[in-house]
Amino acid sequence: MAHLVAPSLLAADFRRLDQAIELVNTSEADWFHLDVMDGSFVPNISFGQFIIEQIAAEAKKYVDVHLMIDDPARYIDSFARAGANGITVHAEACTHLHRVVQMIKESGAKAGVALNPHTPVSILENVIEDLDLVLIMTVNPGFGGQKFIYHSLQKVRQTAELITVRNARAIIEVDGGIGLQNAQKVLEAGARVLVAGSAVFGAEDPAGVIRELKAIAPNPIAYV
Ligand SMILES: O=C(CO)[C@@H](O)[C@H](O)COP(=O)(O)O
Repeated sequence: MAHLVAPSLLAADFRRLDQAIELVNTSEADWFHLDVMDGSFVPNISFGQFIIEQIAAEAKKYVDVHLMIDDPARYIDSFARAGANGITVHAEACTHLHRVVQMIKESGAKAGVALNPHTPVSILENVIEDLDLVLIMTVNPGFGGQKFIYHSLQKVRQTAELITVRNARAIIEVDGGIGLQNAQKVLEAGARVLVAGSAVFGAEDPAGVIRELKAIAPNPIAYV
């Protein structure tokens, strides 16, 4: 199955948000990736459902919302109403992860769970069958432009194994420090969705980088 590219608008020029939206709509990109940060779960504050509603109104592609917020259960319905097609919460931010996953599904959005770099994949063992997506953070969340944590490759492999063993349908997304230099490796480890912020919006030719990311042909037997 072909992989997907999800530019992270966190790295876009917000004075020209219309151009960033147009880029995702008209390029080979597959998804909008929208990072919500609350200044508590992560040190930064980004944007919330009001901005997402404006973006979603213009989006012609899947809107993938990554909630880096404490106790996300409080906001699932409002992000779904704002136009999120998929909502991903952090396992570390949910006391009742199973319940939050059910809330996402009831809202009509696809359900994802994200894991910080230090969080073991085993935390997903009792929810994996309910998930549409597992987001493996390949940097510590909160900032764009950080260096890819190499150890994440092993976590992507472990997640792929858990999904296979359980015959689950979840796909794996990777986020943080992803670009042309490591995309092939993460895809070969089992990732299906590449989130890329600075690699896309920091490039002279963002549409060209998206095209190159889409053109990567992972070796299917690289990970056995
Ligand atoms: O969630 C996050 C950061 O917490 C990411 O989505 C970043 O926005 C990715 O940015 P790059 O590392 O690709 O610049």
